[in-house]
Amino acid sequence: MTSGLFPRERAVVAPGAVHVPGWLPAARQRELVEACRDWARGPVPLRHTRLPRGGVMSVQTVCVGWHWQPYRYTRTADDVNGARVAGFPDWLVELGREALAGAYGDDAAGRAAAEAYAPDTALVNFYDGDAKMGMHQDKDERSGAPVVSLSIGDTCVFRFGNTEGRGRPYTDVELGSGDLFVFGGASRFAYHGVPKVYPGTADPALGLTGRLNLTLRETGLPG
Ligand SMILES: O=C(O)CCC(=O)C(=O)O
Ligand SMILES: [Fe+2]
Repeated sequence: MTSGLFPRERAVVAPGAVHVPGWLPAARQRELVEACRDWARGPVPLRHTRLPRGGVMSVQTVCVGWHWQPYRYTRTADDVNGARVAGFPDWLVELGREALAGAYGDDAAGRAAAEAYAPDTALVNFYDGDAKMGMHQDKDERSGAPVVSLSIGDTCVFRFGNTEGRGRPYTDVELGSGDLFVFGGASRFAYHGVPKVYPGTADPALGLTGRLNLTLRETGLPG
């Protein structure tokens, strides 16, 4: 891992893909951890998502607003317990808009996109032990609106690639606690994944063992 000697700076990783280190203050990280704990208690529990070919994801996931299962969104968690997922709270819409403004807000078009942003689903991923995520596109949404990704807890390697395939060229970015990563525009359908998490790197004051990642998205689905 890189040293903490120099502050990490906002970086445009690819057109439309922006990394803002340390965007979420510690107090709000703790609030978000609590919110994730609540969502993981139900109505739908955290689960290892089953893939159509029989594989099981090492990450554990719970969804808010709409439930994602490979490869569609539904209101009920039909591959888990059939329950309707928790509603998408207004404060999370607001957090998504603030995040977009944080990443894109240095020009008028970016500020307009932030105001118009209306995320209606969040995938909450929990990485413990050796959990990782293979290269994939987020492409089950019918909206081209950006994906807002917030990381809390252990640092990971986030691999951000290209729209053509899983391979190179890609850029490996370390995502630490509080980091924001937004991918939209020309990067909206870029392949990305998490090849490695560094266990035990979270600040103990956070009260979380492992890594949480929230991705906020617009499904583009009606009501
Ligand atoms: O954990 C991450 O940083 C990425 C999560 C992700 O790509 C996803 O949920 O689709
Ligand atoms: Fe993804």
